[in-house]
Amino acid sequence: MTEAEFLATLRALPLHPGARDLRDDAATLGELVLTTDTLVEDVHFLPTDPAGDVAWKLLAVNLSDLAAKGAVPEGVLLNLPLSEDGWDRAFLAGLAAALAAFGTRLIGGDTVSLPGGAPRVLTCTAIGRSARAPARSGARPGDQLWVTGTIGDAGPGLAAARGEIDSPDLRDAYRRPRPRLAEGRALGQVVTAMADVSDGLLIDAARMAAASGLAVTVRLEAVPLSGAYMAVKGADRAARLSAVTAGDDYELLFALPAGVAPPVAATWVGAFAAGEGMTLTDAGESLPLPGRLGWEHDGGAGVAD
Ligand SMILES: Nc1ncnc2c1ncn2[C@@H]1O[C@H](COP(=O)(O)OP(=O)(O)OP(=O)(O)O)[C@@H](O)[C@H]1O
Ligand SMILES: Cc1ncc(C[n+]2csc(CCOP(=O)(O)O)c2C)c(N)n1
Ligand SMILES: [Mg+2]
Ligand SMILES: [Mg+2]
Ligand SMILES: [Mg+2]
Repeated sequence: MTEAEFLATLRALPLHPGARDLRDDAATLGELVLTTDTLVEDVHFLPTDPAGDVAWKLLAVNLSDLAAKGAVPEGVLLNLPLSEDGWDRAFLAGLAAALAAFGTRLIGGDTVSLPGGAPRVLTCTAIGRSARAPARSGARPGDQLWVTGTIGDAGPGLAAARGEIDSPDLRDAYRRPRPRLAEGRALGQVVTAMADVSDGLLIDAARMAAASGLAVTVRLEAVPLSGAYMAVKGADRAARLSAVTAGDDYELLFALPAGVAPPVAATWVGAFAAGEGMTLTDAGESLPLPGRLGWEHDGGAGVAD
């Protein structure tokens, strides 16, 4: 079963009104914003990644969802396995540093053991506060699509973490993403819709459009690429398609009415219109959509369904 099929079935279960129909980055309970994300060894990080960086990424991917709702972090709950002493100690040191860097605190959690040889699985639940938590579903026809920062670094960053290419900048983008908390708080006041980019710019823009009941056009030539990315991959059409489908960006993707300038540094990458589906253009030319728009989990790996 695919992730999308699984979520569609979950939507038929009794849903809390704060669940936002399971189509958002986070749930809301009054001003509280609640989100949870898991990192799995060999799916989300490498066994060779430093344990302190895994702690950083665990917090960062969760706080990124709070950022997308314009929230100030209140604290985190952590569900963690004990593994090897050295790894666990380095993880705890990295965790202390990440909590301090992100200005947040522990609320609680749970600690378990793993069967021998099992991959590590680490879960964080982050809680924040936001007076106005923008939804993925709020875009209006005519709104423009914007993104913070640059897109695509974590794709070749994984190759760098594997030692296949030499780029400390790209490797760090993969291991130590920076949640856009300050930008999210400023944007939360003005955007019509917002999400973070975890699975890929195309798939996350398509989800925003679908949740909003709209069509979206993405302008490939406008997608911002980093110097480190272009040094390794170039900036041609293939490089751009790779960047917008790689995922692990943790930048903010948001909608604003035409003519409204974002209050933070961001790049205009597309627009919403009445209708449905995604159109991809490159300098005015319409392109066929790539076979995959981004990352989707699948239960097919060796397990019959
Ligand atoms: N197993 C599950 N049980 C209940 N709700 C789920 C489950 N998996 C996902 N959801 C819900 O589905 C929606 C989309 O989740 P998703 O994980 O795609 O968002 P995200 O965390 O922003 O993205 P990513 O996981 O790629 O960072 C959210 O409302 C989330 O709470
Ligand atoms: C070892 C390794 N292989 C591949 C990837 C790429 N990747 C895995 S999950 C995901 C989407 C975000 O996760 P989720 O949707 O679960 O929040 C992406 C882009 C990686 N990070 N590490
Ligand atoms: Mg998200
Ligand atoms: Mg998630
Ligand atoms: Mg995902």
